[in-house]
Amino acid sequence: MAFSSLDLLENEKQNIAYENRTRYVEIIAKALALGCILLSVLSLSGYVFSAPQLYRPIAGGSATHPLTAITIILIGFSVFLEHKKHFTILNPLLAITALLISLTVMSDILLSSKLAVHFTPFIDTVNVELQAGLSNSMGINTALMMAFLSSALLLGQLGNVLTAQLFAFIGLAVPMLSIIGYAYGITSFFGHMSILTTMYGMFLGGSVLCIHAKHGAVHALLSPHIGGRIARFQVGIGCFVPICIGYLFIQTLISVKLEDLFGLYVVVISWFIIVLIIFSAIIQEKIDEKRRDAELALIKAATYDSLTGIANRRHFMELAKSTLEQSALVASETYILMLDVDHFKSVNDRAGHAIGDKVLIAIASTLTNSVRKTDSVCRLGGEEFATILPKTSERDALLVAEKIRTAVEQTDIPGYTDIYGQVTISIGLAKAEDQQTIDAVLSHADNALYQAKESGRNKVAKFTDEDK
Ligand SMILES: Nc1nc2c(ncn2[C@@H]2O[C@H](COP(=O)(O)OP(=O)(O)OP(=O)(O)O)[C@@H](O)[C@H]2O)c(=O)[nH]1
Repeated sequence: MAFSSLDLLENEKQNIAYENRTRYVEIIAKALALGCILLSVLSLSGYVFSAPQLYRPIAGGSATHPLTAITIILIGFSVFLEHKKHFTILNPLLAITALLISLTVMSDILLSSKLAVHFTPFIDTVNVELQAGLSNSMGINTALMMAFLSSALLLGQLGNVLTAQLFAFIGLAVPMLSIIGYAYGITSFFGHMSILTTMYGMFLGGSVLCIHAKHGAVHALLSPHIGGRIARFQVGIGCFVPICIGYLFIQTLISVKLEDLFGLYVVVISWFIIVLIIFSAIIQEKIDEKRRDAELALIKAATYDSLTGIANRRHFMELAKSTLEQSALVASETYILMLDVDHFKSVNDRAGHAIGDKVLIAIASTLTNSVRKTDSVCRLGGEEFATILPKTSERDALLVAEKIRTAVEQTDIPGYTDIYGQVTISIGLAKAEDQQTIDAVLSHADNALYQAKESGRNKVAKFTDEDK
């Protein structure tokens, strides 16, 4: 797989889409908060205009208490004004007020005090309804939810987004429990929380959770990359399936023994977790495969010459270094050949750069086919090549060099040799002496190559002691 500029463009596009996605989610969070404010105002107007159906949608069921509606409005406004520079003081004030109301209600419930009645609007209506045996109070679950949501807002405003999102998530658990209670018919799960407050709680919790979508857990969840994709899949399935399973169990509870049901529940849940993990692994593997291919393409680009496909200078130097080290260990002779195409400039000038490239590809191929598999071949750059011949005597090295020279001379390159005649190369040969660095051997081979060029080109020249 080639790693092209198209991939970069795709990556850039994904990042822009990611950025837009988080912005839209923050806008949706504000819209949800605004919806909660409007609906809570509507509930409060039920108290003003004596229209109980506006705060108690199910006749005889639980009502949205005036303090609940006010707390929702405060939290809703705080979410709505988030990220607006001019409300940096008002914003935390709204959240603090909501928190104080929630804590007062909680302490009233836990300590049996009556502090909240002093600032509860429409208290007379509430009292009349309570005396008539109707449910109208801010329950401990609602107060707890509001306390978590307002704290989440404050934490977010203080810059601790991850903890803020954790608090919002815990706050959201309350209306979720309430919904399950309503769906399964378990009264203790929703207590005094009306269906209306449950709905407000879900929307409000969602909006508090998502108001910092550019950061933290929500940001990670929205990611178009592997982590986000798997997380979204798991969250979606992880919510939906257990709720369905739970519902089915509740339905069969009457007809099956409890311990049988429990065993079945364990089996189904573990089966579900296994399926979830397997699907996640499949998605992860698919995406990781692309990453591995890209990594491989990068490694190839760093070690191989993109035109001819043989090793590049950097990779050759590494290969040659380790060959020299091994040769020193087994005390065998090693030779280096340096090859340069003759008058290559005129190849380009006469036939054009594209044909020039074709000539280089053909020479690289001829060179590779003329040596052993264990001999490393590389393009040093431009029209210059090199090969290292381990465990080779001087006679054999000269034979190989000659073989390469004649092979190149006889290579047919359609589009060039048929029009302009054969291409030739000059070769410089040098022996790697003990303790010699690869740079030193290459420099000797280069010296010999110069001599080959000087003596008329299409020649092989050997570096000798007199050249030192
Ligand atoms: N087509 C093509 N040409 C290249 C590439 N890399 C280098 N060249 C050309 O290779 C030519 C090398 O020319 P010179 O260094 O003058 O050597 P030469 O013409 O081969 O002459 P001698 O080596 O003295 O025989 C230059 O014109 C470069 O532009 C390449 O990847 N493709």
